[in-house]
Amino acid sequence: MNPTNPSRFVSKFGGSSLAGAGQLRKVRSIIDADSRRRIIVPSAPGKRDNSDTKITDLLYLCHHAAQLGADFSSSFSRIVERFTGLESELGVDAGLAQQLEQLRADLQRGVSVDHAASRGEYLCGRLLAAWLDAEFVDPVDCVVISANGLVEPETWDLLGQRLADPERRYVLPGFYGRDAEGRVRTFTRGGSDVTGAVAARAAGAELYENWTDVSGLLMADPRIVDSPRPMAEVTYAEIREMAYMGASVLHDEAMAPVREVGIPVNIRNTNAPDHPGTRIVAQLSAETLSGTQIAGVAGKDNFAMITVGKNLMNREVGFVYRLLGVLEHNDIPFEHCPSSIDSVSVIVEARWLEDRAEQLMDEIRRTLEPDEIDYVPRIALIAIVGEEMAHTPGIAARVFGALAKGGINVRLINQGASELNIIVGVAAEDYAAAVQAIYGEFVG
Ligand SMILES: Nc1ncnc2c1ncn2[C@@H]1O[C@H](COP(=O)(O)OP(=O)(O)O)[C@@H](O)[C@H]1O
Ligand SMILES: N[C@@H](CC(=O)OP(=O)(O)O)C(=O)O
Repeated sequence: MNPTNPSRFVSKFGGSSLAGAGQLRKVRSIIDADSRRRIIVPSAPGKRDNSDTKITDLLYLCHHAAQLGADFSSSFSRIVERFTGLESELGVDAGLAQQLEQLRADLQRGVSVDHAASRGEYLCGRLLAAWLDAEFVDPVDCVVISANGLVEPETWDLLGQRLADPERRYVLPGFYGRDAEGRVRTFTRGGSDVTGAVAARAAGAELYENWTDVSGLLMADPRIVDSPRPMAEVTYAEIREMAYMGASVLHDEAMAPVREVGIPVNIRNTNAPDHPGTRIVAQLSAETLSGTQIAGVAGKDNFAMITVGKNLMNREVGFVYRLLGVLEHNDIPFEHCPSSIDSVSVIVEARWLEDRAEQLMDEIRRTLEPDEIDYVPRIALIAIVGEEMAHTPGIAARVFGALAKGGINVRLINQGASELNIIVGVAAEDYAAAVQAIYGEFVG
């Protein structure tokens, strides 16, 4: 780690900022506008428009086809066209044609899925380093990822030393590193945000900038609410909660490395670089505290719920333990487990149950002998998030009032002990209307 270097920023650019040559030119002018932007973390080129495909998705397609022994040349030529097109439009020779040939051969000989997926960031990093005349740093040499997908602490020294020169500009591709055996390993999807945070911590950076296509964290998903209000400031805990519950602007695990050492984060808009975006901090300023009751509303409509009812369940020691044991035994992670005296529900991502709900319910019946068991294959969860909710009476009443006014039936309610969020479950078909009703209640 290099904590004595206070004047560098890590600037992560997401796929939307790298989608085409026009976007890359914006990126360059952002980097040139402030000499503190020394450590550049690119994702792979994203979608240029709604009908386009992310490079990372094309790479997964190629790998999948190659594994089946099928022809992957049409997806692969789209990757080649995009990268060589960028090289020629920007007038830079980063040697990508040879690298792409290597990738084709690697796919044919059966490289790992992580290796294949990581090449979008790798090639984009090579391109940017050549174009910006910066030093390319391969994360495979200095970002170590554990078996469960988290950063290994040895990374702080390894990467800190690799990024040590305060005068140099570095390009460190996002999304991947290596595992304990030295093989390429990726984070989960959206993981370049994690790399940015890891680099900021390892380099002792003053600020972690995360450049995307919206002006920071918006109070709701812009695909559901028309022009939601941007947040000037949120806490690490609030954005993690929002991200986990569906605000895809930031990876939900990206806050841990910077939060632990107090490096502030700034989400900015590549398409509106003068907008100050959202600042993510440990504590909200007095101005923010006086202006907001909630940080925002986020949600996802891809959950399923199993509810088990049994008379006098509260007297049966270990009932919930055995219920969760059935999930564990089937390798199914759960998201929430709200309960009342005689019933308990488990909420899991719907994909886990798609083809084995019946089998799981049979096992629950055998293990717990419930009076009732109910399975809802699709349910939406919506989180109303805010540090201040614990100190503000009446927030829950306003949430439920807004949903009632919209004629939306609440299927479950869950509030964590931290009172950082209230979670409500509604039918998947009510999801958008529920988000709009709650946003309308608090923001207007
Ligand atoms: N609450 C929210 N605030 C901001 N963006 C959100 C929110 N919820 C969902 N999004 C979506 O996240 C997108 C940005 O994330 P992403 O596509 O991963 O960007 P990038 O390519 O820059 O990494 C936005 O375009 C927006 O559609
Ligand atoms: N390219 C990877 C990693 C990433 O973080 O991308 P983005 O910054 O475009 O969300 C993905 O698509 O998952």
